[in-house]
Amino acid sequence: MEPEDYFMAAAVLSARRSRDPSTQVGACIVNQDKKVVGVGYNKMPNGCEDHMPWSRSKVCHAELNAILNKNSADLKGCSIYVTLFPCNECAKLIIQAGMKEVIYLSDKYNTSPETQAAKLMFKQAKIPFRKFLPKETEVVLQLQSV
Ligand SMILES: Nc1nc(=O)n([C@H]2C[C@H](O)[C@@H](COP(=O)(O)O)O2)cc1CO
Ligand SMILES: [Zn+2]
Repeated sequence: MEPEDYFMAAAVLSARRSRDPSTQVGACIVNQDKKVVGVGYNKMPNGCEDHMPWSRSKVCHAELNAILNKNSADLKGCSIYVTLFPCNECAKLIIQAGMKEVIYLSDKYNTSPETQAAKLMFKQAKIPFRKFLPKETEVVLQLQSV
């Protein structure tokens, strides 16, 4: 499997864990040695899952969780693979963490102010973003031993 397909597949698989009924988002952070150093998906803050109805404003975004889950000292020079283009809040985190590029699958909220602001910030911070172009468009997982 191509490394980039693997990284985006890891983001897609992570998104499967999200309990958001409408939009499941995944993120996978990769360092300059092509090692995965953090993954995450959108979820309620820990311990708050059962106490509130699903509410967009209270959710921790996939990118935030991937950053907080990091298993390296810092994220300088890392790439982030995301299944949905980052919002303005996550763009700030990505910029401040010193990441070098953003690779996204979907840009379905392209016209929203949050996405527009994120793109503006990435441009100003000179962090390139590009749409992911898979080598393989489908990954089949078999979880049963034969
Ligand atoms: N980049 C993102 N990462 C995320 O984790 N999210 C999360 C927040 C919500 O849980 C959900 C969006 O819900 P909706 O607006 O499509 O019903 O995805 C959203 C975006 C979009 O900016
Ligand atoms: Zn966000």
